[in-house]
Amino acid sequence: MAYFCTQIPVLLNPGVACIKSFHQYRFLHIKAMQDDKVSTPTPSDECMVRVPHVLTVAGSDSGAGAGIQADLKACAARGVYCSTVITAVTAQNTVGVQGVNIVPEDFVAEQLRSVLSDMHPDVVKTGMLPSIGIVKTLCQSLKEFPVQALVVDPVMVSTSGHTLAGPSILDSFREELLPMADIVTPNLKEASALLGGVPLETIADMHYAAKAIHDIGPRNVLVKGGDLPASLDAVDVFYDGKDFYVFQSSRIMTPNTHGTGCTLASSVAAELAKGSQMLSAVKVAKRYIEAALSYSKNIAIGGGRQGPVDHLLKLKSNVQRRPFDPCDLFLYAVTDSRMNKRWGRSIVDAVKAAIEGGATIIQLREKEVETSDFLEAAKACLKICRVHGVPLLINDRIDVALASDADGVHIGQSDMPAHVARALLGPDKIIGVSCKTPEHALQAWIDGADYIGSGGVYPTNTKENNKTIGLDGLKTVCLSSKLPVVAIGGIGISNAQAVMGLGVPNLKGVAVVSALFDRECVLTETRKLLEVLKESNQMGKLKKCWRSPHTSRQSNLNFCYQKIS
Ligand SMILES: Nc1ncnc2c1ncn2[C@@H]1O[C@H](COP(=O)(O)OP(=O)(O)OP(=O)(O)O)[C@@H](O)[C@H]1O
Ligand SMILES: Cc1ncc(CO)c(N)n1
Ligand SMILES: [Mg+2]
Repeated sequence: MAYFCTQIPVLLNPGVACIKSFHQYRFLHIKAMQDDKVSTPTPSDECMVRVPHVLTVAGSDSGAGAGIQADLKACAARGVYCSTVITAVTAQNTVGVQGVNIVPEDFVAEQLRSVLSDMHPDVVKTGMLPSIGIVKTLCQSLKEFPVQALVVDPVMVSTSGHTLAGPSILDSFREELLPMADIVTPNLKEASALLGGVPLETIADMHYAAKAIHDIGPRNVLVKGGDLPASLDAVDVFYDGKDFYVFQSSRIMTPNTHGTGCTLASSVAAELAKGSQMLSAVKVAKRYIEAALSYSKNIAIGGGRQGPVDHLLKLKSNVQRRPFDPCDLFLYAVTDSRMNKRWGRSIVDAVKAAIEGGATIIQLREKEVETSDFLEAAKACLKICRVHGVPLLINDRIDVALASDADGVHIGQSDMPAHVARALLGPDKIIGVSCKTPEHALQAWIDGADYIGSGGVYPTNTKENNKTIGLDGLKTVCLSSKLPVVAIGGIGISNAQAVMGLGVPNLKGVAVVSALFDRECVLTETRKLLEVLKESNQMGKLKKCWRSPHTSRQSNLNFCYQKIS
């Protein structure tokens, strides 16, 4: 097995040495050394890779948009491990804060000791610190267990106006915590509170505040302008004690801004844990929050005025996608750029017509288009497919499938290996693999494919040098395959019945290129093929298999057939 780490024989004590010079040694072969004996945590001689680690010390938000939950999600999204010390449990939702329960300070101390003494986080990020005792406990723990960087988000008031940490903590912030901080990230109200209540309303005021807060002791200050009145842009002012930097992005018009402050501070911490310099950490974090806000601008969670952002940029696509159903393979339409060009139609028009005619799954096989055109076409086709509940697959191009958020890919024997495609695409996307032999079919199943395409059943011009396996070859593959099969290669109206008439239970449908797309009217040809397929299935004593009701498939597409075995 290949390891992505250099096997340099450097033995490190995984505690102290790793923390001090973590970034030099991150990819080294780390072995534990205690009392001159090689022991835990490496169970064998395997190459252990230490991952960047942020500890968040903050309050829990039951609505999970802010606080500990935002920190966990932001760090996960940024590829950093996050441990959690909880200082308070809040009852919160998209309407506001309904209750706050502060964790006793000795139990906060116990959590801190547990994590810091064993797990050695690279960076500590703080959020809600609701009592002077908790602030002091934290400062004490950090002196006992120093970390590479301390990011302080001086949470005081929720956006809904509820106090999360009262003015009594301001002195301990100013005297103890801020002087230890590598960066402090107040919003306008918090910056004002730290400065004794000065009004802050303009970008010039934010410059003043950044400098004045820097004088309190933190190495860097980021005054966040999410709440800047009447600002068309989201402007944050950064000061490192020498220079000012203004981070400006367009303001995303969305109610879903709950937890943006926690998220920004956590992503700064995550970048620092990966080894970034402060300025680039802030730059990346700002880019990330802007992207997350933009992605989440129309997600609906809760009935209140302030919803959460979707840190992992995942929720919408999962709502629209339904699980793969082998019945989808029934009438599998594969587009072809050359044919579309020949007949003067766009990919989108070809897909629309095929779906209207009854195609149950679409594959875009576009060998000759530019990548950017392919991506645009895939996005446009996906919109149509989603409306009709028809899955959209991309031939070969995993990058285009990922970028367009298509439902999956179809790959050949000489394309990206299916297990690599699965690792790249994750567990949910559909993966189909072309297989000519039982060995190919077995490998596809082992590699985590969802279906196989088997052929060419008949000779075809669509694919050069493609070996024909005939009906016998198809039957052999079907009988051995643990996965559902779609037949491909030279299939059309004249021979679809012969293919489906093989009567093997896991042969679920036919994939067709020329018989649909190398014709003048895709709609008519698809309709005709659908009739033939329905007919052949009825002859084979098939029962109707109705789709689950959550699909929005239209009436003529609302079924497929399953053989009674
Ligand atoms: N509508 C928006 N569009 C783009 N960026 C925004 C928007 N709202 C906030 N931001 C950015 O998000 C980050 C957090 O800023 P904000 O001032 O909202 O923090 P906060 O008030 O501490 O957040 P919270 O809502 O968690 O209390 C900043 O970088 C800010 O510029
Ligand atoms: C627990 C918690 N921390 C921070 C904030 C600030 O957004 C919040 N609303 N709740
Ligand atoms: Mg805010």
